[in-house]
Amino acid sequence: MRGGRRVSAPLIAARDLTIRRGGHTILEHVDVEIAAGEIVTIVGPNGSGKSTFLKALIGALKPSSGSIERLPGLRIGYVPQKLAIDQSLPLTVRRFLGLPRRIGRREADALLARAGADHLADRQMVDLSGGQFQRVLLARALLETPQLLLLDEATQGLDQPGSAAFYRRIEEVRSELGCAVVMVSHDLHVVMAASDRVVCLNGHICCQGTPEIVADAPEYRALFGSGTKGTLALYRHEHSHDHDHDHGSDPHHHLAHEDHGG
Ligand SMILES: Nc1ncnc2c1ncn2[C@@H]1O[C@H](COP(=O)(O)OP(=O)(O)OP(=O)(O)O)[C@@H](O)[C@H]1O
Repeated sequence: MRGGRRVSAPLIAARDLTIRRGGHTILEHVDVEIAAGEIVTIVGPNGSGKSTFLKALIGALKPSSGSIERLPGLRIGYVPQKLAIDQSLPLTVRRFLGLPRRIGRREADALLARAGADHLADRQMVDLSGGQFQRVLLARALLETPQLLLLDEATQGLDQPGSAAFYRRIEEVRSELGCAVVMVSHDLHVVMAASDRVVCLNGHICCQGTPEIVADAPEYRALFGSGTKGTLALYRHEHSHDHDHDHGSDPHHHLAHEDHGG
């Protein structure tokens, strides 16, 4: 899917977006378009405005200047950075999924299956592991069959295999629903493998393009160093093994393979 996807009218676009809060410019002159079905990863150092950008896309933050243009009626699913659940509150996964609106057992189970969280329906929310919890949040974000799925550091606290498995699930969701995905992540080497496009943000857009182009860009290297690229190449390789069956003759294939499961 990467690279060759044809772009029609964008689902959502930031046009010359500037956001100021408390006398402080958080984002300045940001132009980003998101097309149907593409996976875009937002990277950038702490405090570079990544969460602010997602909040502006959702409409939770008003632009100080510029605009956010959305396709009329655009359905957005959002997986927040974290969600506090009252430790003393008995709440099963199935009931949690039915909080935004009542849903039937079958619908809840179908959502969980799509998010890779089968068999969790009767578990208590507070008992879930970090990875299970994120999958349940993903299931909830899929409730209205979004055309655009936004994830804000969805794999924070997960180890690298857990993150890789989560991102693989995101790619499957994208294939099944055809939704566009915009995700913020620090797991550069892991998440970039699953991205059609990477936007490197630091208050403004430093650079954007395919993962390869961004990883090579001097602006990106100035922010993150050049060490990431080697890891990225390695992961790209593993990744290809799982999703692309055209690499059978690749001499490095078996050396790099390491399956973390789904
Ligand atoms: N309401 C606000 N008023 C003033 N400053 C704010 C407000 N919200 C965010 N900021 C500041 O804007 C900057 C960007 O914050 P944001 O959370 O978007 O960054 P981020 O790239 O998501 O960071 P991280 O990687 O640490 O999650 C930070 O310096 C933050 O302190």
